[in-house]
Amino acid sequence: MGIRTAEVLIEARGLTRRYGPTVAVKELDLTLRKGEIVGLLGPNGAGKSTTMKMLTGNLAPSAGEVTIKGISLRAEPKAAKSHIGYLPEQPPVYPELTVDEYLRFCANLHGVPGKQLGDALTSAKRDCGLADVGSRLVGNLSKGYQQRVGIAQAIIHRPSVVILDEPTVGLDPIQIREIRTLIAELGKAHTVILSSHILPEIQAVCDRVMIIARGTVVYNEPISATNNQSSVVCGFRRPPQAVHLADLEGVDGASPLGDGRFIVSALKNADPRDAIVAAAATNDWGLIELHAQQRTLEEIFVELTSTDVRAAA
Ligand SMILES: Nc1ncnc2c1ncn2[C@@H]1O[C@H](COP(=O)(O)OP(=O)(O)OP(=O)(O)O)[C@@H](O)[C@H]1O
Repeated sequence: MGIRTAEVLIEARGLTRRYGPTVAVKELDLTLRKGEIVGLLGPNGAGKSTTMKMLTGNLAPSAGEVTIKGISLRAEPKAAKSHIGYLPEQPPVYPELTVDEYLRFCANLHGVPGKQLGDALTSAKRDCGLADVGSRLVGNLSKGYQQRVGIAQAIIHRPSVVILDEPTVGLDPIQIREIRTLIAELGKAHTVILSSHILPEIQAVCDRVMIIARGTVVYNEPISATNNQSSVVCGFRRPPQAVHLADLEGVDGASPLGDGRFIVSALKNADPRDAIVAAAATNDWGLIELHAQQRTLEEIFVELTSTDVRAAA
């Protein structure tokens, strides 16, 4: 079964969060399917942490709805949250506990039954490379190992989805590599969402990238589609819905750029320009811009997140 038809684990619709006059997240839609490792990429302040707090039920949205495995987070928070493991940006550290004591405490919080506690502890430690440090005090571990403990507490109750907020921030380059390897391993058994403002991090571990800028999703594509993918930028006087472009022949996906413009990613070896011209004529979309381009994810990221570039466009 392909990812596109796999079970939907998280569905968010119209998620919005205001802090006083600031709109941190605005009408954000997100679908996460089983088996994916999705990266939320965005500059500082884009709304990644706020989004993750809402997806994990740690922050109430001002508007919008989240369901986890079809369970409404608002109506049945406890049942919905049981399917989620969360590593917040500032992990709760209990330096005076040993790794085993801390993980046992977290397992209890998540309602892991006493009989399964031993197994849960052993497998979380094994998966996170902590098998040898169970009796060490958390406070005495290196930052990289403390982060492993943070990830272990997120998977101790074997959730369907693991949500990691900036999991490599503050680590040295070797620790960063180790944590990335660990996340890639986790992704074999879990579905993962992680946030980062570091592009290579997303490219190294994720199979889909969602770029967030100013609280909304501005790009949402498989990483494979962004590796020197050819894409087409087009603009219309009477723009269609992105989904209508996405359905055209030779098109893999379409994301709005604002002002009636879209970036349309082409399927491998396809050139969707003819189909776009034909559809624009048939549907009277008023085609005013159309050009193909080879772009790296970095170029896409810079274009979509830079206010100055967009304002100039
Ligand atoms: N508790 C709060 N009160 C007021 N404003 C907030 C609060 N939390 C976040 N914001 C604002 O909401 C916006 C989004 O913040 P958020 O932390 O979600 O972004 P982020 O993408 O995670 O960035 P970072 O990587 O810097 O954490 C920012 O403008 C931020 O200043």
